[in-house]
Amino acid sequence: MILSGHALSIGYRDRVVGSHLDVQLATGEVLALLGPNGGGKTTLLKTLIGLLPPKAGDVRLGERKLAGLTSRERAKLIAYVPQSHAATFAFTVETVVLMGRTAHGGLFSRPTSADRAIAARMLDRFGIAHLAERPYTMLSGGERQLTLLARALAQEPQFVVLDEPTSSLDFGNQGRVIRELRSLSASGHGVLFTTHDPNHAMAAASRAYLLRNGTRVDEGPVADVLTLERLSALYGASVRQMTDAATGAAAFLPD
Ligand SMILES: Nc1ncnc2c1ncn2[C@@H]1O[C@H](COP(=O)(O)OP(=O)(O)OP(=O)(O)O)[C@@H](O)[C@H]1O
Repeated sequence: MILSGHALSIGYRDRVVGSHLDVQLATGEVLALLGPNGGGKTTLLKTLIGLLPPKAGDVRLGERKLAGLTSRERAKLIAYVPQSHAATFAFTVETVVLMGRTAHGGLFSRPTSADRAIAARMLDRFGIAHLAERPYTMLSGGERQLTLLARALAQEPQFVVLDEPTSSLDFGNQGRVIRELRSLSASGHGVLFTTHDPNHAMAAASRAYLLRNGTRVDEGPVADVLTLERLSALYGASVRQMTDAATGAAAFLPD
């Protein structure tokens, strides 16, 4: 299946943030979205998952228009991991993860033992089982990020869309999430994520999409698109490249 945006204009009630945007995400691939602050990455993600209506163009899941699906149908197909999550109610971590099961149960139905088993598996997968009974409001930023990832996967979607999934994580957990993104695509999911770190894009993604001021400036295999020249141009900044003598693998640093 393909999640696609066609000739999209994106933005808010009285503000156009980007236009003429075409995006395609197939199941089984990881697409990284990069670009300067305020360039429209989050707005594009929200449009692709149906949280924001496109101002022009349309979003489709396979042949069907996203706007024609119920929110329940959408939730079974696409899970979203937002950048930061306002924590108003002190639900436990387990309850937050169980919320990912909502689309699979009846309206107002209680979680089944199968739902609880899936939630427990996801808590284990992200190394946060020990936090299950802790109120979500009493977590660190990184623990919240891992909880939202666990909730998204408990949803058992085909597509996972993540806004800066590694931004609050320590080095070890950054690696854990990068491996998780790769293994999601290996198990047939389509994964789209934003990042400010080109190294994370290279490690996790097969393709990159570069967005600046609401305009697509480049798109293609990470090895072609994430180069010193193109990254310098994208950010309007000087970038340094380190190359591993043994493997030839490249890494980028802001200069
Ligand atoms: N709710 C909103 N209403 C109006 N304008 C908004 C709203 N949210 C964001 N914007 C504006 O839309 C533009 C794009 O914002 P967006 O959050 O999509 O950028 P981004 O690329 O994700 O940025 P960052 O890398 O800083 O997270 C910015 O100019 C921002 O100020």
